[in-house]
Amino acid sequence: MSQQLTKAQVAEHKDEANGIYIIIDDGVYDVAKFLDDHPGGAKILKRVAGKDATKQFWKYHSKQVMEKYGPKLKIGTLKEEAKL
Ligand code: HEM
Repeated sequence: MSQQLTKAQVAEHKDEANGIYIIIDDGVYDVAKFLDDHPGGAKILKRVAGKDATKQFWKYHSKQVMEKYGPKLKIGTLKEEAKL
């Protein structure tokens, strides 16, 4: 899927019913169905729900993790927004 989402739209998805969206780099990932499978635990993912977790992601994972799971969880990309 290649929908573009704004940060505000991502922020609206932070529970299992609506999806748990997380921004990593310019990708948007829905980890709602991955919560129970996450080796780092569900709690830590819920804490960054609706937010940009790029820094946290690259702190704990290698590129291989993104290559393996990224395509399955990616739901779109972050929309470029005008910066003031
Ligand atoms: C698309 C999102 C994510 C995926 C696919 C993912 C996947 C994984 C995988 C496969 C591991 C096992 C360790 C490894 O193989 O290197 C792991 C561990 C871990 N993840 Fe994630 N993760 C995601 C997001 C996050 C985020 C946003 C955080 C922090 C806010 C986080 C925190 C951790 C921690 C703390 C561990 C345990 C590291 C350890 O015990 O050494 N993860 N994750």
